Amino acid sequence: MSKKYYPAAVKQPIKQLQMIDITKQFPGVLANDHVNLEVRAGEILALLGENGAGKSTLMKQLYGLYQPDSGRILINGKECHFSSPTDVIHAGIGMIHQHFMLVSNLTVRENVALGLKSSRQPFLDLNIVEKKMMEICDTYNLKLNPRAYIWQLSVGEQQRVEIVKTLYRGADLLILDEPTAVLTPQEVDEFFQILRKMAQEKHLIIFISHKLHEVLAISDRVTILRDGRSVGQRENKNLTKAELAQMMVGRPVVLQYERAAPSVGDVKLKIEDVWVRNDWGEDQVKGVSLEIRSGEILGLAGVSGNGQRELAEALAGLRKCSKGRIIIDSIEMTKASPYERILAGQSYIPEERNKEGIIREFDIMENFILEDHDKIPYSKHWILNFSNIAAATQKAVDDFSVKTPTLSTKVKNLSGGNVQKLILARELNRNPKILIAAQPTRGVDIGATEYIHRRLLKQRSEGTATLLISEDLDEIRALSDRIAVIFEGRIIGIVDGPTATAEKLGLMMAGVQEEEQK
Ligand SMILES: Nc1ncnc2c1ncn2[C@@H]1O[C@H](COP(=O)(O)OP(=O)(O)OP(=O)(O)O)[C@@H](O)[C@H]1O
Repeated sequence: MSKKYYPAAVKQPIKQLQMIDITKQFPGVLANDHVNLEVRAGEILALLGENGAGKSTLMKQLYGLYQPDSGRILINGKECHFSSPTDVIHAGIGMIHQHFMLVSNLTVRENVALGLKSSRQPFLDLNIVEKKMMEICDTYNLKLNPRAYIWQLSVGEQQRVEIVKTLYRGADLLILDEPTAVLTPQEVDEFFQILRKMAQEKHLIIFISHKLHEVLAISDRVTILRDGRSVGQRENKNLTKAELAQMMVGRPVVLQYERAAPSVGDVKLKIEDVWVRNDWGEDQVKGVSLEIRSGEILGLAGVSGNGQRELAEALAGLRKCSKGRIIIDSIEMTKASPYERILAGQSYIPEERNKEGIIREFDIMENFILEDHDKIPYSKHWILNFSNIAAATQKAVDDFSVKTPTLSTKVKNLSGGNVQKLILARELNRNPKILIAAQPTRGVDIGATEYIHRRLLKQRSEGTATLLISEDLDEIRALSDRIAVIFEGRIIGIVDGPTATAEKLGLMMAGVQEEEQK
């Protein structure tokens, strides 16, 4: 029987959270198997694990979205049962999701006020909200203009609004799910200062991340899940990336790659003065020109929202170009459909994998042969060959370590990182001449990232021309032969990949040209 935790009026500050022996079973998957986790006031706990290890499932039980099959959740030593996120918010727990839940045409203070109730007056006084909000901002050094509209803010500022919203509602414990995925290196530094300040103010923080250097930089302790079980609780003292990776994956992971010098050939993809509009009809890509040769990886670095998505969608044929030309293998394909581009040898790994890359109600095999179902070996004379489909899908699932109970599991039941691995497996399986890869390892664990990077380098050595769009500077620097930086829809510079530093790229991503940095 679920009962509510203490009402807001008598809420006690959280000093300790314990999750003890938590078990959660889904059909065919034991997502959490007697998992233990503890975090105390003033502490930053990193929760690590491969894709599908059970991190989100564990946090969803803490946040009242799922009920554990067995096990206990204790706050300050007292057992509690949460039946909804409202109970959880009242208890002082807040969650900052990867995708912000803000209304873009409202102001910052209006967003903070959304859903709040006034205790005395019929209407909430926005000036009172603003005053309290600014007190929170001062305490945690959060720089925000309360009257600015959300659409005017950078991604980092929007994240600050989410943090203020959560603190405003009295959260002592904050769950942060891959919070740095969308930030520039400079924004990550600022964000870490905010986290440290929150820890100093005796908040409890659970930080989920696949980026090991960040985990080492920010956490006090690390809890590691593997295959649904807790395999380690370690103080962050003398820990190394290699140890963490080994604990997560269960084998040593190579974190640096040898890259042969590129052996470039003809231009495979030519982008000539391309202009693309966003969903509101404004120019978002403003005259981009790039050339990518066979055997070359061109990295496109930039803070999200600077035109990368629109450019990638235009290249995939999902969005019209308002001006300019796209030439694939010397043939103009500016107006070609997505399918015509696939036939021309182009593969596309989309950034929004749940919207563009996959049909969530279809199973793994069906998704694996999407767009290729009418081709040999999957079908002949319009008759599907199920054993060939199953064999090819099984190989891809094994190669990319897609964690799934069966090949006929619906994709909506896979963890986020496993969906991404499946799309990559499908797109690389075509052996493309041109690959547009948008954020290929975002949300993907270290073991799979290693595999994906090796596959991208293998494709490169086999002559694929790759446009690698990524906000992860380590990834861009590790893989790219040249790096173009996009800022406000324009390419502000192209630099040599192997010698580019994170600082130089970070500044260019903030709009400072290479010459101005000297
Ligand atoms: N609603 C569901 N129905 C069936 N299976 C599920 C459901 N939610 C999660 N699973 C399965 O439970 C396992 C754990 O998934 P979970 O999302 O917790 O992993 P994760 O560690 O958060 O992974 P990622 O890093 O990819 O986000 C996976 O095998 C997943 O396929």
